[in-house]
Amino acid sequence: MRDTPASRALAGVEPRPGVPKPDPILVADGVVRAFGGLKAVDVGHLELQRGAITSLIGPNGAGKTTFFNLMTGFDRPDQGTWNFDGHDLSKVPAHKVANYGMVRTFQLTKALTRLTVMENMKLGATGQRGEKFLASMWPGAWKSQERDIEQRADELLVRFRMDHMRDEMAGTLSGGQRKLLEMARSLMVQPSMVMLDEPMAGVNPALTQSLLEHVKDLPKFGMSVLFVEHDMDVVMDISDWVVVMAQGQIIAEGTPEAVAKDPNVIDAYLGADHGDESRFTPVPFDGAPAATAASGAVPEAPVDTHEGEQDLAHGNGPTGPTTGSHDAEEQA
Ligand SMILES: Nc1ncnc2c1ncn2[C@@H]1O[C@H](COP(=O)(O)OP(=O)(O)OP(=O)(O)O)[C@@H](O)[C@H]1O
Repeated sequence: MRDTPASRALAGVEPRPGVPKPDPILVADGVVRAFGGLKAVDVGHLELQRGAITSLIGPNGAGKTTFFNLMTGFDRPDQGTWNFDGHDLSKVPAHKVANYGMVRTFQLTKALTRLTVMENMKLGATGQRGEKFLASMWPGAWKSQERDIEQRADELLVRFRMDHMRDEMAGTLSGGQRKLLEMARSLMVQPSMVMLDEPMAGVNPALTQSLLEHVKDLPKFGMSVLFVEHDMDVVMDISDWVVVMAQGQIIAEGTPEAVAKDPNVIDAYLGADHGDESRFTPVPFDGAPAATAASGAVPEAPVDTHEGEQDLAHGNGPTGPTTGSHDAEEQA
């Protein structure tokens, strides 16, 4: 078990779907999203603990990305509400969600390849509270905000060890470096919650560790994290709490250790196993290292596309960069 303030706070929480948390930052109720006859998301009640790294896992098609899209305003539910840090976000559009302190990244990176690393970072800060007001009323204040933004970007680039790439075009970065850039950019609005959709996908092993360390650090900066990940080694290593979805519903929740032993979770994965097509193998329950790669069940993740990349996951994928500036999507 991880030894973090959040894991200690969650240690006594009963491992069952919908269980209340001591200090929730996000509370979702009755969230339903159907595509035709298929209920892609049907979440009765879910609370995410403040300051925790919560992994959202589940077989392919379980509804994880759809749930992310809903929480971050990139899709609308048929029913349901959610409260984020005291605010009802259920009717807030994607480009305003970041103003409330919630940001997300995408399975495929959204770095704007024809802008420099620094320009990408600055775009991450757009949409922040007061920006337009300050610009129109008092240009001096806007300039000083610009300076603050640049300083914050520089600090983040140093923290992510990308400062030497500051003036390079994002298009020249590797897929893994772009994931780092996307994560760094998402932090420009100083969010209280970061939603990461498969941040490790397509990242080479050298950068994976670095990305993981950055994710683990986020709670130290006061952030809560919801994290979709297929690699159970990563999930076991990084999570204070794990939420398991299958067929749109939350079927289990608990510490990584509790979830790994949960028969419902084992059933969900075995039931969803389509042989070689499955990207996922449940963690072995004897404490041995997870058999993901060794089982052959986890094909290499796709490498990020470069020019004009989009979230093509479902055809309706969001097309904007990470935070409140999604109308600035790169044109191919
Ligand atoms: N725009 C859409 N139109 C129709 N069906 C959709 C759409 N988006 C998602 N779905 C369906 O909803 C279900 C949940 O999909 P979703 O991508 O949320 O699952 P997931 O858990 O993120 O899967 P993966 O791990 O493969 O990314 C799937 O059956 C998917 O085919």
